[in-house]
Amino acid sequence: MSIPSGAHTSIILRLELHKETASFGQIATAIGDSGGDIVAIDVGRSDKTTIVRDITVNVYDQKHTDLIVQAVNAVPGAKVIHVSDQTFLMHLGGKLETTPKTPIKNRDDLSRVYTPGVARVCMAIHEKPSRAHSLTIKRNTIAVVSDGSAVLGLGNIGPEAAMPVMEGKAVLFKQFAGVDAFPICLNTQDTEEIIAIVKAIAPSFGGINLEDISSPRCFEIEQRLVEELDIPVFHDDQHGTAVVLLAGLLNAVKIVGKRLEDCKIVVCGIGAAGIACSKMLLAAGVRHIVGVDRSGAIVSGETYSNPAWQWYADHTNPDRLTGSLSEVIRGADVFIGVSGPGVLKVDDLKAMAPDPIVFAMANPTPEILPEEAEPYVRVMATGRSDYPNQINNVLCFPGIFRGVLDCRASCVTEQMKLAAAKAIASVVSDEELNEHYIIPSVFNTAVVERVREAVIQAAYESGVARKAQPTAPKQPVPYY
Ligand SMILES: NC(=O)C1=CN([C@@H]2O[C@H](COP(=O)(O)OP(=O)(O)OC[C@H]3O[C@@H](n4cnc5c(N)ncnc54)[C@H](O)[C@@H]3O)[C@@H](O)[C@H]2O)C=CC1
Ligand SMILES: CC(=O)C(=O)O
Ligand SMILES: [Mg+2]
Repeated sequence: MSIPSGAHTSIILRLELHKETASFGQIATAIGDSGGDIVAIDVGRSDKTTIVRDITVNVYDQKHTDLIVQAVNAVPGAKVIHVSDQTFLMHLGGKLETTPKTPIKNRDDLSRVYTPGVARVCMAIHEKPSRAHSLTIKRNTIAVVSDGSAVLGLGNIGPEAAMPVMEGKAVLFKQFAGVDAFPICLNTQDTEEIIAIVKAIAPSFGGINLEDISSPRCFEIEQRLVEELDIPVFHDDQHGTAVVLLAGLLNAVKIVGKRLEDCKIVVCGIGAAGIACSKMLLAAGVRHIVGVDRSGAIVSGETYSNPAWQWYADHTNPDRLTGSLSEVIRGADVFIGVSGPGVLKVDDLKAMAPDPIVFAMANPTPEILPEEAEPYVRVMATGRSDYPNQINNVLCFPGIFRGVLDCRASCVTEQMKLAAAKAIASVVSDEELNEHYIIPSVFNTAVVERVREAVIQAAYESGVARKAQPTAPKQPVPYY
């Protein structure tokens, strides 16, 4: 039995096999019968009686690993001596390092990079603080700030546990858009403290990417920082997600031959991502949006302690539908999931309108797995890298920040977000568009370039770009 796209990781089993009793065939059978998928085999060392082999196996999770180890150890003459996990190996010592752009080869270099030469540069910035943008890392560097309160769909796991995600975001910024990014995880979940800390560190950065801060605190934190800082502040889980969702949906409705404005859309999980996605859909002209959270549909007339939900109740659900997800999803054209694992059932899909579109975007485990949903839906997307149609904010944030840094925008406007969504959607041509290709791959280099260009143009149109506009109409703005 092979493990297709559902496998999460691969492990390397180091085995000691007694040559006379254990054969490789027996080991392969034990692994295969336990559902492991062997992808590579190496010989570590060999002597007269024993052979040590490293076997790379695709597995689902830790429980699956344990099962395979047990099955291999049950083969007479075989012993698992070490198990390493490729994903953990990639994280050893973290995923980032600092690399100097100006290596110091002699005392002369030293006196320029550091004291005394550096003092003249300091004083130049002191005289005119905007020079920090050209004379320091500020012009190409952003902070990825989290308090660890809503990390992916894992919940409030704290700042240390949030670091691998923030380091990952920083890697993506650099690899896809050349943006330098620092992961900064804060040991506080107090709104005022977070605002004060981000304001205090802002001088070093050209932009702030807020990440995985739970709702409703994320709304006030972002709004206050946008008002109080002169660099772009962008809560990725809200706006990055909403931009990519709209891009995917603009293309998905073309496949099913429906107008976006006419679609009945159910959004599950009315937190940071759910509220921003709904706002973006309203701005795109959608009228029938019903939001559902743990306690059922959000509807006007109810009183909610969360002010964001009060706003939501007043601006969505025009037919005042009430009840659970299973109740309000009847007849819906589109399901947007930004909630948690396994929330959506096959019976819910069967109750949707013909040609359902399902974006199950919760990470790492979606609201329903594609293999379960696909027989009943026309277009299926998740937030994950290991299935087709990855609706993930990674398609947005590198290009958005590349654009705002390059034109020195003071903020990210609605017009810039809409331009980014259309730019992402446009990467998939009408000839290429099909059920399994509604959104470009993150590895498609056209994505960042198109988002960047669209964002810069919209920034000039919105009047928030501070870099002098190039005089020739189509002349590209320099990359750095
Ligand atoms: N694919 C993508 O690009 C993105 C995916 N996400 C995913 O969306 C989910 C939510 O993220 P945030 O909005 O940042 O978190 P959040 O904590 O701000 O909001 C989550 C909301 O979902 C609700 N929820 C949780 N389980 C639910 C259930 N079983 N039924 C109904 N509602 C439920 C919570 O009550 C909360 O209101 C996470 O799984 C996250 O990984 C978030 C951002 C981007
Ligand atoms: C993709 C992302 O930002 C999230 O799941 O939180
Ligand atoms: Mg996130």
